[in-house]
Amino acid sequence: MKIALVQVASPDAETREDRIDRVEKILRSINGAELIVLPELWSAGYFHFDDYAALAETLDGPTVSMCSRVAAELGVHLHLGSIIEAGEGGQLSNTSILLGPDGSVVHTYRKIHVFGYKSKEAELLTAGTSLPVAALPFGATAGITCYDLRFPGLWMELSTRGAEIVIVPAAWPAARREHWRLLSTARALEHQIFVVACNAAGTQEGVELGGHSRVVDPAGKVIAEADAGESVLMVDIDPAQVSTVRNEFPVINDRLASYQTLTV
Ligand SMILES: NC(=O)CCC(=O)C(=O)O
Repeated sequence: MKIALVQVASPDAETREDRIDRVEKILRSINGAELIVLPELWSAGYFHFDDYAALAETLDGPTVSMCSRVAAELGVHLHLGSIIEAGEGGQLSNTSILLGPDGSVVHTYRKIHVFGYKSKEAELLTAGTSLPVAALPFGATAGITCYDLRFPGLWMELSTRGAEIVIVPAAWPAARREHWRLLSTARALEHQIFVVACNAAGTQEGVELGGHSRVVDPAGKVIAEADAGESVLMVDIDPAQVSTVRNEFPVINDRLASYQTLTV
């Protein structure tokens, strides 16, 4: 199964409409991928906090519409990263969406851990409250977002719910790139799953993004990693490797359902 990680920048001087047009051309240049992944809030720009309200959109807005059209025309699953979703009552969410090969929405996730460190996301956006796992042709697939990478309890629940491939769109700064690399590898290894982590590139509002999008296999091997700049990283995975690795080294079978029952 071929996956394309589209690591793009969101320059301050570029409008959302121009960026959507530019990314559409990149998407249409990709051949042979069954799954395409984009970074967190790429069309608005994660660090463009002052524009969040103005660039909030619904599921029939410009970003989803373009991605849905491309997914259907290419016949691919397309994880569009995430958008600033305009919800009911004026609530805004960091909403990631996976589109099927007919362009329809097959998975939606609203970021649970909204980020507040040198970031206005936690102030401006409402945290999600659900953690869906979708049964797809290439395996049980979930999507979480960027900062969610840091929370082991969330990953334990993803594993308990049967996730085999976890897609992680991100806008992760270069200042903490080594955390990005360590955590994405650790999550794949500890849960014997694929982690498909697509980060942003470039600079936004003076913050350098870390790039280094990567795919880690269920044995914790980094099977592909981009550099820091804009790129399309093509990776071939075998979804059956999840069961192969788990049969060879059944560590998950030894995991306690809860550790809270242990005496002190
Ligand atoms: N967009 C984000 O959630 C940034 C997370 C981050 O920079 C970190 O966890 O470090």
